Order: sequence, then structure tokens, then C-alpha cells
Amino acid sequence: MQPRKGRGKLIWRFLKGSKAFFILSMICSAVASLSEMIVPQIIRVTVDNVIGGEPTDSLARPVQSLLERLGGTEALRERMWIMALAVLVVAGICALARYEFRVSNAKGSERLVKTMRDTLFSHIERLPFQWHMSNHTGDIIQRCTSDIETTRNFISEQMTNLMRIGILVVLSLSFMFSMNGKMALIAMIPLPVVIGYSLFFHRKFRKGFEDCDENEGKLSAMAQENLTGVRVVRAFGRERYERDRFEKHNEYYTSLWVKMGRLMSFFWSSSDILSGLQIMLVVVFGVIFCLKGNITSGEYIAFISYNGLLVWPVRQLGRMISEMSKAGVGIDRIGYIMDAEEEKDPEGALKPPMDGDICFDHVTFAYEGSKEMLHDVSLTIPSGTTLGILGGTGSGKSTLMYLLDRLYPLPEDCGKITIGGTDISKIALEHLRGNIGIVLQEPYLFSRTLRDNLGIAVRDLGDEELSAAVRAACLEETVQAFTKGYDTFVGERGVTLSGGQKQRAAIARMLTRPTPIMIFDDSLSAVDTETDAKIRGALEKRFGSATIILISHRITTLSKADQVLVLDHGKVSQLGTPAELSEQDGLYRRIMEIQGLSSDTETTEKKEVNAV
Ligand SMILES: Nc1ncnc2c1ncn2[C@@H]1O[C@H](COP(=O)(O)OP(=O)(O)OP(=O)(O)O)[C@@H](O)[C@H]1O
Repeated sequence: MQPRKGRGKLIWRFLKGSKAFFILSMICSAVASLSEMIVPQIIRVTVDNVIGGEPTDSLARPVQSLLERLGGTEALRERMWIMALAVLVVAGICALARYEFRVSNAKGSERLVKTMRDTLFSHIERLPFQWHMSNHTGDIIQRCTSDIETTRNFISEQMTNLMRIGILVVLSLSFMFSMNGKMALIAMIPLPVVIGYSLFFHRKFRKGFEDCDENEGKLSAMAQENLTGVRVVRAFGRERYERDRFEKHNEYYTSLWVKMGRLMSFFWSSSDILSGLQIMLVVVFGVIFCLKGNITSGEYIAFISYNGLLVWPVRQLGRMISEMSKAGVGIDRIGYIMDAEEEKDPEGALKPPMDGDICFDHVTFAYEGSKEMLHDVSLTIPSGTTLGILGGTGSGKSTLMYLLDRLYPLPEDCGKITIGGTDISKIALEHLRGNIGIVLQEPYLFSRTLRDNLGIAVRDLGDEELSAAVRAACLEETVQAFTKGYDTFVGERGVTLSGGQKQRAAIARMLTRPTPIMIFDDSLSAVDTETDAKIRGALEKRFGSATIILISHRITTLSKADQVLVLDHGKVSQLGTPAELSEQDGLYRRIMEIQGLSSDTETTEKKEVNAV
């Protein structure tokens, strides 16, 4: 993965609301660093001027006047506690600044994480269905959790550290140069080597972190898939296979981190040697310079202290660079989500009445990277009528509905879909989807109570509307049978409900918000024929004016439709009233005949449709 452009812009966007905290924390960090720099100067003055009796001429003017105000070096020798107190006061200021640094840094980083989570979540919510279909949920979750954490660490720790390192390096070198230029240059000689060495490793770390993150995403996706598909795993006795698969990948993932650990250990140990050499140079040359009288004992002590303060950041530079590599990868992975384009309405999006005729005009469609699934589909569904759709597995029935709901955009030159004469690509998405009720083939319920699930489409759903929807979906008896009624918790994805109960709950949920267009994508497959008929009867009675599209493999369900579309491998094979189709030689009649002879179970029906 190439480093992403505009990382800074993305970070800046996430920093909204937390900048002030980080600025304050940086100021405090600067104050603390400055205080650290003053202590060696106090020690130097104490050793050279107060104890050693050296003249104060070489000291800076403000230091000289401060010493005079304190009674001069002679008097201070008698009152050494003043020097000790000075060290204590500076250390106190340093401690206070560090405290405030940590507090404001914590406030800033928590706010930052909140902003990142909120921004990512609302962005993901607005991403097209297509994007969700082509990305692993586990991987997205990993990007929204551990990559956010890495980015937070980078901004709240590494960025402030970087500034602290900058201050420490600049100030240490300034103090060192002010005391002895040659010694300062000797201390600086190994620095370019250390920095170059760190940069060399930076590239290796980056690649390593990328691999680790990518594989962590795969591992999360695998775990997430297994957890949500636990029923399938158990039903097929695939536990061992899945465990082996997970362990194999986990082993590989662990080996990547071990490799990284080895690389980092090598880097740290070797950079330890480099910084040890640097310290040795300063100590040895410092002693020589001191013996030659080029520097005083106090300056030597101060030099060693400043060198310590200089070496620390330079050594940290390696860690910083490796952390920056990691953060860079994390930010790029978040950037991948943020770069995905949100669903947007076209300019001047329309909000026309949605109770007109629905027209599919020469619609052709292929999923990204797949072959054509729908070929030149044309039909009109007059307003207020019911269309039944019949077809084998994978014949494109659901795809046709996804296109109507614009879950997948219909590319230009692939025909058009209109409602009341208006091209749906020109209709505001919220308006379009708000007027199309759809019960998907696999009903999804949230792990909340039944009431919460049913009321998801309508804010403040009244009891009367709720009961009416539940009655129409033939779910009333089921609710009454639950000891907690509507307050029954349905478990993750509605696992505590049977297939038929889930389907009826999904239908009731749709009916709480009656819409002019209603789509039932094989939504009656898990209910018996009697309930199927009851639900259709209720729909007709309550929502007679709505345009209804019923996808089903059951002829009895389709037989009451105004017209039936038979799809065969994405092509219109038959279109007409059930009576007409029953007269024609084709798929509809063949299935009708088979179902007239067979038992009425959905599975059999599906098999039959596919077999024909
Ligand atoms: N997101 C997708 N990406 C690529 N291909 C897809 C995608 N969704 C569906 N398909 C393919 O498109 C074809 C039509 O699928 P669709 O779900 O519309 O069929 P269907 O007629 O509703 O089938 P069923 O009766 O089994 O529900 C299938 O071959 C399917 O594999």
C-alpha cells in the first residue's frame, strides 16, 4: 500500500474540538522541557561560581544580576540552601507543567477519539450498499478500533513528543554551544549516523506494520464471520475445520509480530551501541577538555547533563519513527474508509409523488467484476397493482429490486427505471427509499426488544399503529405467546425467533410505515400457505392502493397478482396475468403443475423451481 496523500488534512479534520487541548499540552510540555534545561545551569553556577569562586563575568547578564540580587556568590556559599531551593522550585514548575500536560493531553486525546469514531461511523452509515458488500465487516471494525487507537497514540503521544524532542535538541545544543563549541560539535558527530540509521529502519518497520495490520483485519473478519455464522458451523460440524483455519492464520499473524519484534530488538540494541558511543565520546573528550582547562568542572557536569537530554530524544527518534510508521499505516487504513465516496443525491434531486407507474426500461446490469446478471429487462407495473416475480435461484429477482431501491446504481446506458415517469436516478435517495418499503430475503433483526425492532422505521410509534402492523403480518399470536410480549429481547440477529417469526416481524416492521411501493423479497417463504394467504389478504385490505411486488417461488402466492414476471437467467421469459401464464407453455405452468402435485413446503418449491 502506497502512503496516502493528504494524511495531514485527515488528521486536521479529526482534530476538530481537541486542538486547544493539544496546544495547551504542547505549551506545558515546552515549559517542562525548559525547566529541565535550567537545572544543569543551576548546578554549573553552584559548582563553578558559588563553590569554586570563579568570576561571574562569563555568565549571561540576567544570571549575573540575579546572583547579585541574592547577595553575590560569597554570600550564597554561606547559604547553599538557596541553590538547593532554586533546584527544587524549578523541579516543582517542571512537575506542575508535566501534570497539566498529561491532563490536557488526556482531554484532547479522548475528544479526538470521540470525533474520529463519530466521523467514521456517520461516514460509514452514508457509504453505498455496494461498498459494504465489497468490504469485510471484521476488517472495517478493526479499522474503526485498533487503527483509531494507533492514530490516537500517534497524535497524543508521538506528536507532542516530537515537539518535546525538538525543544530538547535545540535547547541542549544551544546550551552546549554557548559553553564550548568544539565539545558541542563532538557531541553532534554521531547524530547524523543515528538519524540515518533510524530512517533506514523506518521503511522496514512500515512494511512490517502494514502486513501485521492487514492480517489482523483478516483475523478479525474470520472471527466475526465464525461468530455470526455459529449455527452453520455447528450444523455442519465444521468446528475443527474452522478452528484449524483460524489457528493457521493466527500462527501466521503471530509470526509476523515475532518478525517485527526481532527487527525492533535489533534496531534498539544496535542504536543503543551507537548512542553509547556518542556518550563515550562526550565523556572522554569532556575529561580531556577539562584537564586542559578548556572547560570548567561545572561546565563538564552541565555538558554531561545536556548530552543526556540530547541523547534521549535522539534515541527516541528511532522509536518515534517506528511508531510513526505504524501510525501512518493506521491513518492510511482509516483514510481508505474516509476516501470512499458517500451516497449523494444528484444536483436538484427531485421529490416527486411516488404513487405512479413503475417502469423498467431496457434494464441491463452487471455487478462490479461479474458478468451481466440482467439482460434488457423491460416491464411496467401500473400504480396500485401487484406484480409477482418468479424465477430460479440467481435469476436476478432480488437484483431487480436492489436497482429499484438504488442500493446499486444503474449505470448510464444500461436502461432506466422510472416511477411516475421520473427517472429514479434523479430522485432524492431519502425520498425514494422512504417511499419504498422492502422486506429483504434474509430478515435482519437487531439485538434489541421486539418493540424496538418493529418501531425502527417510525419515531414514537403509537400502540395502535404497532398492533395494526403486527396483526396484518399475522404476528399477533406470537407476541401474545411471549411472556414479555413486545418487550421480548430477540437476541443477536433475532436468533431467539423462528425463521417464520423473523419473516413476519420483518413484514410488521415494514408495515409500521406504509409506503406507496412495497417489496416482499421471498418474504413469505418461511410461513405456511394459510398464513401467507392471510398476510396477502390483510395487505390488500389495508394497503390496497399501494404498488406491491411479491417475489416468490410459491404459485399460490403469485396467483392473486395482477401480473407475473418470470425471469430466466436475468431475462424476461414470460410476462402476463397468472391466468394468461397458466395457459402458456412455460416455466410458470410447469411449476404450477409440479406444485399442484407436490407437498407445500418451501424447500420443495425452491428445488422445483430450480429443477425446471
Ligand atoms: N453483490 C454481488 N456481487 C456480485 N454478484 C452478485 C451480488 N449479489 C448477487 N450476485 C449474483 O447475481 C445473481 C442474481 O442474484 P439475485 O440475488 O438477484 O438472484 P435471485 O433471483 O434473487 O435468487 P434467489 O431466488 O436465490 O434469491 C446471482 O448469480 C448472484 O450470485
